[in-house]
Amino acid sequence: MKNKHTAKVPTSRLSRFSSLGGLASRLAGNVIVAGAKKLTQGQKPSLNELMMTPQNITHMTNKLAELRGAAMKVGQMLSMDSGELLPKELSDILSQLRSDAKAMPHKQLITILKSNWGNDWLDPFAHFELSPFAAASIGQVHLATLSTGEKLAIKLQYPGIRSSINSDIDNVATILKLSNLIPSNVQLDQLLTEAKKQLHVEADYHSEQLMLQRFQSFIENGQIAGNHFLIPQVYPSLCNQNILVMEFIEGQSIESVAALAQPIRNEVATRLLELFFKELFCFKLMQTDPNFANYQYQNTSGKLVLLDFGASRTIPDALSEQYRQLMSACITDDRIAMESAAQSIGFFQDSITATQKSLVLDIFYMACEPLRFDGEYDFSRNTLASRIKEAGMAMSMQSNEWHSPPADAIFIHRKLAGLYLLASRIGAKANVKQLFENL
Ligand SMILES: Nc1ncnc2c1ncn2[C@@H]1O[C@H](COP(=O)(O)OP(=O)(O)OP(=O)(O)O)[C@@H](O)[C@H]1O
Repeated sequence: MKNKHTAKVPTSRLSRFSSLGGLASRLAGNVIVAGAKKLTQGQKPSLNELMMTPQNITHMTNKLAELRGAAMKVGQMLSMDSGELLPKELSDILSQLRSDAKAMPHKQLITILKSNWGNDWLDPFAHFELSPFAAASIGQVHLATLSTGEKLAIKLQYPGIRSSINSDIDNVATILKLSNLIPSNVQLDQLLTEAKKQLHVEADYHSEQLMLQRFQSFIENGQIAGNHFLIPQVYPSLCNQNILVMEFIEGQSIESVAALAQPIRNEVATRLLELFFKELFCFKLMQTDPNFANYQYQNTSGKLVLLDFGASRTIPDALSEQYRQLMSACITDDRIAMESAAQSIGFFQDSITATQKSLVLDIFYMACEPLRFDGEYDFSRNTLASRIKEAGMAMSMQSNEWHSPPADAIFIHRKLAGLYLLASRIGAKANVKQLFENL
């Protein structure tokens, strides 16, 4: 099968890279044409204006789509680092990549299945759906049924991903630099290093399997309430670095909870925030990707389905303790203790000015607003997520010297910000103070 919804994933490093030269000359060509047009009309265009023609945006999106996993990861890191500062064109391109995944052609898929499971790969299955039902960032997800009747979700990684991560990320960086879309105060190199590291972790489905099993064990030993949460079981004998075989769990989108009764909305947000605190302070292991697609709500059981443990990170003991101190200090408005906790987390470098320091502390204070509130904090009435973003923007405008906080901290903040956004999207109220105090 080959149609507009399928595309052979280029495996060799050379084929993933060679088309870039073509892109650069095409972009340059369009810039010259558009520039000449404007000049003949008596206008003096800026380079940025010339780069961002619809034609160039299309070319760039197509190139980034070929490097989808790497492009999505760099995009994620960029938006974590600079929040709303990303130019709209770039955010649009990146969100298009998320939704525009192309499936592998059947022939390529079967070759991969054979090379992983052998020629008799189909034997354990009563049925294997060749067309994926969902896209993963560096793979695709298939539905299958075992001969025993168990329904499976099988996440299959695109070929050649692991060996090309570093060069793919460098290629994405080249495209983004060519596009002139990166804000000048973003320290791209540091971010690229982090993106490479994170993508190497996420491209190892065996380590995702181990993370899933660890979270599963939290349910088994009662640390995560099994009457509220569902986490897919894994089938280790069918798993490897390229394939993650899980129990298929039926669920509705988490955003659909917004249409349910208020107590259900509150319960969902409360459980997710409670899980966040447990991850940070008890398990010292956090699933750091709060993408809404990673949470589902199962109408029939009223349970929350947790998916995608590829981005799980171990939280060092010291960091967990420093966050406890920071949050406690924010609750009591103890500025000195806040400063000392933030310092030990690694937020302030020597070059930071007193004004910058104060802005950072203001943001922490703001982010802990729900923890200070007595009773149920109404996320739907509060513009907390956007206020935090605005403050972050104002801060990064202050100086080009602003350095990025440590990676662990960025991931923790991103998770909390994602949960606030989710709570607000589903119109929930939650007694966050009580959750924090009850830990
Ligand atoms: N066990 C499962 N049961 C049902 N659906 C699943 C299961 N696992 C994954 N899916 C579906 O596949 C999608 C992609 O899976 P997953 O989030 O694990 O991939 P990913 O590569 O981490 O994606 P991304 O990085 O884009 O979030 C999920 O959003 C969900 O729709």
